[in-house]
Amino acid sequence: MSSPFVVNWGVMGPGRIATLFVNDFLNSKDPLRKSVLDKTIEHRLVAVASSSSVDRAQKFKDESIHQSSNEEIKCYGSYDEIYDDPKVDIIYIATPNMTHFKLCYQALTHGKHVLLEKPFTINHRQCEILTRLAKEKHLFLMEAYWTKFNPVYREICDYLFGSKECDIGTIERVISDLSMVFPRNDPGMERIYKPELGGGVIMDIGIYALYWALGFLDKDNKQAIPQITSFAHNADTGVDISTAAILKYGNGTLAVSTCSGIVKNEGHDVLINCTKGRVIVDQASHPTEYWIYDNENKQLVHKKFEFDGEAMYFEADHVAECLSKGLTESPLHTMAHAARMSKILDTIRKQVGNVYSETLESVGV
Ligand SMILES: NC(=O)C1=CN([C@@H]2O[C@H](COP(=O)(O)OP(=O)(O)OC[C@H]3O[C@@H](n4cnc5c(N)ncnc54)[C@H](OP(=O)(O)O)[C@@H]3O)[C@@H](O)[C@H]2O)C=CC1
Ligand SMILES: O=C1OC[C@@H](O)[C@H](O)[C@H]1O
Repeated sequence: MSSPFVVNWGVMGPGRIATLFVNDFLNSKDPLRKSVLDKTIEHRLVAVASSSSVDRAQKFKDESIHQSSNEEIKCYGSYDEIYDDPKVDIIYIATPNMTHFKLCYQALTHGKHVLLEKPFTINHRQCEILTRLAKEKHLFLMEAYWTKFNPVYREICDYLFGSKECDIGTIERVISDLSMVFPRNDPGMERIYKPELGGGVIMDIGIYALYWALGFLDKDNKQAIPQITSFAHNADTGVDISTAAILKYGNGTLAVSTCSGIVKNEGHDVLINCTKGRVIVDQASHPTEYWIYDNENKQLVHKKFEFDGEAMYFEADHVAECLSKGLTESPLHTMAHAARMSKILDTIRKQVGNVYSETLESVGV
């Protein structure tokens, strides 16, 4: 048997999501992880960098990462050091939104592949620059939009775009929501409320609701940019905190995407209306269950998954598979998808008055 393709990960920003992501790809025993189970690929965490102190990186290694041996993980007290670590193949950047552009630019400049947390950048201009840089340097670059690799998302694509049988016609409309309460006094949620960190719910969770619309109404970015009308209630800090956007495509299809940080939605987050039926999904960012009905309300498909962990390992495995094939972009979540989203987010932020400083919007590095 040939040896696995090993991906040596470095992490920048040892916070909440980095903890979930890394433990997921190191530890999940989900039988759906075929390429890990058959040892085609293997993930290793080899370095962690904190911008504030080496102790924070060390604490992440000692207390947050759960695996039998953590010995080979290097800890750094600055981001600069991880760029020069020759063992690191790819850097997972899990820092607040306003740092994404600069840190990703630096990582690519130092010859590292990058998986960059969502939202990819503060604006479309920054997204274009990073995409160009990765191409020039022949490096892998992807926005960490993990939902696209979740089996729920993948199976619905199979039903609606091809390989699985279920004739519910063509897609006409997508209604999607992601809403959860972000307590104003929770220090862990500061990044949502602060414009100086690139806050606002459209950038944080609205992106998930919007990606269902873009992913199903315009899978390959072939449509013209939709007409967009959006409204929001903004927090006292100026960022949007409850937001609704309508997207009207030239081909007659429509999306309504909403998000809120002040109400919780326990209902079904996603509805995809087709000419002969509909698809319903339980949750927009972390789906576990979906249903397909025909127009007579007959249930054609119902599937519920039990994941071993957060289901972020599907994204990590996809990245590893791309790297093993020498790809510089994901075929499923291309940089064109991230670019289209960044344009749409620019428009919505402008319409709802979520205005960031010139420094955040700048392309200086
Ligand atoms: N894919 C997903 O499901 C999720 C994605 N995210 C995305 O991940 C990113 C990080 O979110 P999350 O993990 O919740 O955030 P946290 O605040 O928990 O962690 C962010 C980390 O970034 C580092 N950092 C660097 N510069 C700063 C700064 N100026 N202020 C604060 N922290 C800084 C900190 O580590 P140190 O200073 O030690 O380097 C910190 O631990 C965001 O872009 C968010 O949109 C968030 C949650 C879920
Ligand atoms: O990406 C995310 O998904 C889950 C939310 O809790 C979080 O705020 C957001 O960043």
